[in-house]
Amino acid sequence: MRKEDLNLSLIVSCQPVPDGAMDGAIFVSGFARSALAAGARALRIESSTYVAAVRAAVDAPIIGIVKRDLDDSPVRITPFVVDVEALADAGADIIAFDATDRPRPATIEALLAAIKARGLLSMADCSCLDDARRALAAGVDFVGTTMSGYVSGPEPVDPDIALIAAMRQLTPYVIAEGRIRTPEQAAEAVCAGACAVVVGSAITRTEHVTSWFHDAVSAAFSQREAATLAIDIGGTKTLAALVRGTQILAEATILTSREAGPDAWLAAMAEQTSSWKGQYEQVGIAATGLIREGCWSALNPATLAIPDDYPLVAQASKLFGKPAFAVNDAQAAAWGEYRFGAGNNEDTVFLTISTGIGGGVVVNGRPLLGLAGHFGLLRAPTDGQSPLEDVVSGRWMAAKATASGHPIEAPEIFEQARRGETWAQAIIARSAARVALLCRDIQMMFAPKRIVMGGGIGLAPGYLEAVRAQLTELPHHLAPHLVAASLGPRAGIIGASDLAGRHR
Ligand SMILES: CC(=O)N[C@H](C=O)[C@@H](O)[C@H](O)[C@H](O)COP(=O)(O)O
Repeated sequence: MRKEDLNLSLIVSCQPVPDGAMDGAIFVSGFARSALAAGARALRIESSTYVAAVRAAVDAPIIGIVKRDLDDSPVRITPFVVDVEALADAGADIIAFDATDRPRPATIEALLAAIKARGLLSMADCSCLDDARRALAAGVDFVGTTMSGYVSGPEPVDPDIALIAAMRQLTPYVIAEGRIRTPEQAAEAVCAGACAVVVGSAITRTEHVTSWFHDAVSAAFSQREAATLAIDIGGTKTLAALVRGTQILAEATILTSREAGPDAWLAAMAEQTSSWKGQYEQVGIAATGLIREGCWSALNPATLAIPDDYPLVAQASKLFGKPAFAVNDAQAAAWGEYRFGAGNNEDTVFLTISTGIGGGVVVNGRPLLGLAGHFGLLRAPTDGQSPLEDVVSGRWMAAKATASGHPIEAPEIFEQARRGETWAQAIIARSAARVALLCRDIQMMFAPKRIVMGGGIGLAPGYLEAVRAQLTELPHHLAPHLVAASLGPRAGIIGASDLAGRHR
C-alpha cells in the first residue's frame, strides 16, 4: 500500500468507552461496518483484538493503535515495538503511535523501523508542529493532530485547526484528529489542508454523545425553569410567590386595599417582595377581572373596582424590571390544573365555585384567554336575566339560608346539610342542579376530557357528588367527566408562573 494511492478522506475512529456498554468486538465491528456503509473510507481501531475482529469484517484500510497506561511514561498510544508487531499480525494497514517529545519506552525510530519492516504505513500522533517536524525527519508517512491539547493543561473544546494548517506547510499528508464533533468542523479541517479527517467520539462514543445532549438539554431546562415572581390579585387579598415549576420557594400575602387602585396594589406587592429581587426572571400575574392584551378591566366592579383598560403588563414590567404576563385568575388556575393538576395535560375546563363563579378553558394545549371561561356571567336558567353566579354561588346560598330564617354563611350550610337539615340540603341541591346544567352545556361546547371543579363550594364535601348525581341520566357519550381540582388555592399562582415562562 502506497500513501500516494490512498484517498482516506473520512476516517472513523471506533474506540468504545473502555469497559462501557459498547466495549465489545461485536459493537466495534458494527460501528466500523456502519461507518463504511455511510461513506467513511478508513477506520482507526484500538487493540490487536479489535483490529483482528474488524479485519475479518471489512476490506477498508485500518489504522491500528494500542493504548496503554504506563507507570513510567505518559505515552499511551502504541508505546512498544511488540504493540506494532501485534497490530501488524492482526491486519492493520497503517500503525499510529504517540510522537510527542516525552519520556518513552521505545524511540520513534525503533517504532518506525518495525512498521517499515512489516511493509506498513505509519502515522505520527503529534501534539505540536515540532513533533511533526521530528516525525517527518524520521521518515513517518502521515502526521496527525491527535495529541494536540492532551499533553498539558485543561482539554480544549475545539479542534486545533491552526495546527492542521501549520502542518500542511510541512507535508500534504496531514490527518486532522481530535475533538472534531460536527460536520462543519470536519469541513473546516479539510479547508485548512488536511488530507483526511478522523472523527471518533461524535460518531462512536455513544456515552459521550449522550452526555453532550444531556448537558445541553439540562441547561435549557434550567433556563426555562428559572424562577418566576407570581402574583394572584384577588378581591380581598393578594398572594405573591417565588415559583419554580410547581415549587413555591417563598410566599407572601397582603390584604388588597380595595380603594387604593392598581398602582398602589402593585407598589405594595413590589415592596412586600423586594427581598426576592434578583431571584426571578419574569413576572406572572393572575387577577380577578378581564385581561385582554395586557390590559385589565373589571367585569364585576363589586369584586374589585379596576379602572377600564389599566395597562397591567406594562406597569408590572416597569415596576419589577422583568418581562410580565397577566391572565385572569381562573384562567391561570385552569392552566395550572391542566399542566400540573387534575387536568392531566388533556383538554380541560376548570370551574371555580365560591363567592362567585369563575372558569377557564384549555383546548389543544392552549388556554383560551380574554373573556373566554367567565361562566359565572352566563345568564341564569331561572329568569334568563341574572348572571348565573347570582343563583349558584356561596353568596346566593347564604342569602337563601338567611331568607329561610338561618342567617349563616356557606360553610355552615354544608355543616347543617350533613346533620340532616333538609332546608340546607335543598339549597345545596338547587345550586348543584344549576352547576350540573352548566357542566352539560360546557360538555356540548368544548367536549373536554375533564371538567375540573375547584373553589370553596365546588370542593365542599358532597357538592361534587351532588352535581354528578344530576348528570347520571345523560347518555354516556354526552356526560362530562367531573373531577376535583388538586392544586388548591395555589393553582392560579402556579398557572400564571408557567404561562409567564412560556410567553417570554
Ligand atoms: C488523545 C487520545 O488519546 N486520542 C485517542 C486516539 O486514538 C482517542 O481517544 C480519540 O477518540 C481519537 O483521537 C479521536 O478523537 P475524537 O474522539 O475527539 O474525535
